[in-house]
Amino acid sequence: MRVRTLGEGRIESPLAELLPRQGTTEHYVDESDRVLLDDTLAMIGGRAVADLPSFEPGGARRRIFFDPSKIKVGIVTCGGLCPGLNDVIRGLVLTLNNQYGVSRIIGFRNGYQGMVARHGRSIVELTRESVEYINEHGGTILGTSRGNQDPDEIVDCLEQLGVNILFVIGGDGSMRGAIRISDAVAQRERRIAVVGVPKTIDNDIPYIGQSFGFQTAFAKAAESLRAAHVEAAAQPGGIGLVQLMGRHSGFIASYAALANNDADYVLIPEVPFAMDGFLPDLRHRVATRGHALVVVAEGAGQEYLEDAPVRLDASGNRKLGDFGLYLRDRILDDFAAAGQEVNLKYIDPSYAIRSVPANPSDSVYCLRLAQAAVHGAMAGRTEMVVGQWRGRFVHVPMAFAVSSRNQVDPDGDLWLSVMEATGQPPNVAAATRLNV
Ligand SMILES: Nc1ncnc2c1ncn2[C@@H]1O[C@H](COP(=O)(O)OP(=O)(O)O)[C@@H](O)[C@H]1O
Ligand SMILES: O=P(O)(O)OC[C@H]1O[C@](O)(COP(=O)(O)O)[C@@H](O)[C@@H]1O
Repeated sequence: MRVRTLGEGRIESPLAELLPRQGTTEHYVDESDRVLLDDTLAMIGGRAVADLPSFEPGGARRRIFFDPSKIKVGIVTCGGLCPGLNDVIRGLVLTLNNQYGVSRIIGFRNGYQGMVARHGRSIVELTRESVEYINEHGGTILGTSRGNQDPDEIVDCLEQLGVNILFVIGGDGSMRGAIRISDAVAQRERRIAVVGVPKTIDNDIPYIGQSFGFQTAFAKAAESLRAAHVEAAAQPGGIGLVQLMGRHSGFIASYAALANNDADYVLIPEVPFAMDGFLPDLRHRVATRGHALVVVAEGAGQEYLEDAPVRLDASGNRKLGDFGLYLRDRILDDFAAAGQEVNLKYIDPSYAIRSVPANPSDSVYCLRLAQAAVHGAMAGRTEMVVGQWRGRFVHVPMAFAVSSRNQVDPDGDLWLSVMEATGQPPNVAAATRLNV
């Protein structure tokens, strides 16, 4: 699948010497239209290869579109925090500067807001020195924000500052915004590349394998599960109840639970929840085993909160009701009604898991995504995000990246692993457990 290109690569890349003298390797390519999947692989998992998307590979090109000595680059981070944002910023700056010799790099502060005159534009110079140690810190040195901004005002900003490439580090909302910015650029017939690095702590963006920061986040979440388990095991009728982030996708809850292999129930938005099956099963579990650990993704069980007022955040995302707290109260009421002793500890680590610095594995991934983004942008690609597909770094058209949502497949092997590890009845609807 092709992404838009601003024009032909007419300039020899400063990286050309690094590239293999002939042919292609996994990461360095000089044929811009080589597709990733080989037609000779006739079938994968019973599906014809033709049915699967195939993307242009990421990597340095022998010939590039932008002259590194002449261009100016802008970087912006938008949406919620995620471990590794500073690693990506640093990776972009160092690759642009060290590998291509680009010296004019700026960061916009506080998301798209920092690009809009009405809010008072806020810009910082980014240099090798200024980003040297930023990877040691969580958050983003640029700041971030939610809330829609006018794409025309953003393009005014890019034009007035003479920015040739804009890197957007953000989630699906940010990429929708980036598409509108790119459309406005095209309407004005400007040659400004808009390239995204997909950010989502919930791991809900498709075609990037696991999103950067996800491993760090679920490792941190696993610490809360351990604490909840220890607390529950130490008291009669102990229950640990942990609520984790995951608006539409239960990946953090699933992976954190598997990391500890102590959870008795994992409730995620993708799998319908049945309170009537869950409560007696939980009482039985606590009675027979002494304690239980329940892990809830924030988007689970929302159907039980239908009466809660609908609230939206600044970007128009629905703010979810607090199912974890609701579940806590239902459990306490149910145990009281049954005359069964209960000691419930409720933990909601939410922001504590997304504000930490990236672990080394995520740092490597952030750098490689940043490198791929820079190579794509320097080659003149636009309206694309860098992704990972079938183990390779690829260029994914932005529209494609926001066209679907990555979710835990209730019929897939990840969810089966969770069911095996917890022994929870399917949908937590059946009254009898499988393994007690
Ligand atoms: N549907 C949309 N169309 C255009 N821009 C959007 C849209 N949704 C969000 N944005 C822009 O992207 C930014 C971040 O979006 P948000 O949904 O808060 O986070 P995320 O990018 O992490 O999903 C917002 O500040 C807003 O300017
Ligand atoms: O309190 P905030 O900043 O709105 O963030 C809460 C939300 O952010 C998330 O971490 C996801 O944010 P993004 O969509 O920006 O990645 C959700 O899991 C959570 O519901």
